Amino acid sequence: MDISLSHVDYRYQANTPFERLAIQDVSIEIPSGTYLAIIGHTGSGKSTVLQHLNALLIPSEGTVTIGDREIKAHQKNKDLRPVRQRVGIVFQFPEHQLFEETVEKDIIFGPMNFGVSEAEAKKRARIALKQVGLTEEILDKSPFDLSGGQMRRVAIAGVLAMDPDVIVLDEPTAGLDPRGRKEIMDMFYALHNERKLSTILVTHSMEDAARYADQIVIMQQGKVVKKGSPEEIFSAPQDLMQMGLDVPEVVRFQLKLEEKGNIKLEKIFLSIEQLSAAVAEQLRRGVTS
Ligand SMILES: Nc1ncnc2c1ncn2[C@@H]1O[C@H](COP(=O)(O)OP(=O)(O)OP(=O)(O)O)[C@@H](O)[C@H]1O
Repeated sequence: MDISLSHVDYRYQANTPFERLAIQDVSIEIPSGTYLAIIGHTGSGKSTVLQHLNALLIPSEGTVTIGDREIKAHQKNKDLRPVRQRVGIVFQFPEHQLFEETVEKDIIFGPMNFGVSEAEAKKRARIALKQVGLTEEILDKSPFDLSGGQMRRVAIAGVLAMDPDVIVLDEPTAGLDPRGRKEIMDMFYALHNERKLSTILVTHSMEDAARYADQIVIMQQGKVVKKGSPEEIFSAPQDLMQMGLDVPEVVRFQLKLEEKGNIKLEKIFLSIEQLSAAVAEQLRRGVTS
């Protein structure tokens, strides 16, 4: 399912003395099957964009298109439930939303809330549990008897059990240790690859964006200031530095030249020191040796 934002503005508390223009003239295209990362400092508008992707927020100006639904400012946007069902959002610290007595009840809550039968929801719960790397013995346990990492996986399974076409991840690894972070990110990448699940990752980590995404959008003060493939974005690390982005972490990024008729860039991981000015220049010009 394709999603796009076209010239979207969003104002919190519109028409009050507290009105705040959070995003301005944001246009982003997310064709079906894309892995898109949205990066930016705190307050740059990432979460506001994210909430437009499944119509939790309705634009103040502009149009959001989700599959065949157009959601616009100044019109009645009726019955958005089917849209919300197709775009699953994993919010920050999703385990805080666990509340049922057992893992199984927590996972089936979402699908049943959207009208899926109990039998089907239970079937999906088992599939989702496997997808997040947990086994069925856990189904009868209380979510509160699990480790933090397991709780997060259960919460993610609850979103996957909705069988979404698109999954939106808001800092999904916040608070996890490096190993846990990698496991979760690799898991989402596998889902993206195997199920061709469109994935939208909101992150502060340039490294994760470089490693996993096909497309990167950089936001600053409510606006999209740069977008492109990781190769395009990281070919000019100076621009990122000027934006105050954490380049040493960011550009532990790798570029390898691969000969296949024409030469293609492939992501590998190098340190910034290795990304010499000469290579950066070649990449900028699309020239290879
Ligand atoms: N409910 C709200 N009411 C008023 N202003 C808000 C509200 N939510 C966010 N804002 C403001 O909108 C702007 C964009 O916020 P947003 O949460 O989208 O940024 P963000 O990039 O997701 O930040 P973070 O990385 O901290 O999550 C900020 O200036 C923020 O203060």
